[in-house]
Amino acid sequence: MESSSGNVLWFTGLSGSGKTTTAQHIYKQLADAGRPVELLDGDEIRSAICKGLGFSREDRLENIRRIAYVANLLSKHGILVLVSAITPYREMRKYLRSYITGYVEIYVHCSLEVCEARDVKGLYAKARRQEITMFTGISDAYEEPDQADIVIDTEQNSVHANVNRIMQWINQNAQEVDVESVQSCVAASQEMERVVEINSKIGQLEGDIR
Ligand SMILES: Nc1ncnc2c1ncn2[C@@H]1O[C@H](COP(=O)(O)OS(=O)(=O)O)[C@@H](OP(=O)(O)O)[C@H]1O
Ligand SMILES: Nc1ncnc2c1ncn2[C@@H]1O[C@H](COP(=O)(O)OP(=O)(O)O)[C@@H](O)[C@H]1O
Repeated sequence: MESSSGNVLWFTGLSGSGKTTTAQHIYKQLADAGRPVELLDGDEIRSAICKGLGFSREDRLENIRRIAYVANLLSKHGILVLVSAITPYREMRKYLRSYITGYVEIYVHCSLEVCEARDVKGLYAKARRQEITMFTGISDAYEEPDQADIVIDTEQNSVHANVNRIMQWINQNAQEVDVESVQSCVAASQEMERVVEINSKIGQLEGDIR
């Protein structure tokens, strides 16, 4: 039942650069317009299918590989996928470009100074106090993208301006979708959510028994 492939818009950037904020706005606009769209957020995925993975180079690579697998699957069925994940290494992004059909890299540019001043989750302060190790930009590398398809600047431009720019790209370039196969895929993803929920309950029960 494979249909024409959709696009995967992959937001890469430092923690606090504005990946999630921007992607959420795009998601809302597309969903409100009735377009099949899914948002995979690094933070949320880490507490679901990437539970147990840390921030070593190896774990980050595995995290990105798993997100890429799901994104590619959804995209193959015509869903426009938005991914928000730091994706700090060139090696990862090279892999994504070759692995994902319809991969579009969006570099969410914001200086480390401004991200640190925003410190949305208080993680930069913890990283400076060395309570968190291997923190991107402080004690682990963020290798700047040199092949991004779209670069947005969240220091110079408003959320609104950046969202408009990406929406314009989507309206001009995004792949058309086959609604029937999307409906089947939505049903499959609901089923997958149920399986994840059941797995988590089994895990809790096993914990209670021990
Ligand atoms: N050591 C370290 N380095 C970077 N980030 C850290 C770290 N520890 C926890 N966090 C929180 O985890 C979020 C990043 O997860 P990602 O899956 O996007 O990271 S990666 O792409 O695998 O590098 C990231 O979320 P965002 O702030 O939304 O980017 C942080 O909240
Ligand atoms: N132009 C902008 N674009 C996106 N976020 C912005 C902008 N200006 C300020 N912010 C703020 O910066 C923070 C970005 O946080 P978040 O979207 O969670 O980043 P990330 O997902 O990259 O970690 C939010 O508090 C947001 O309100």
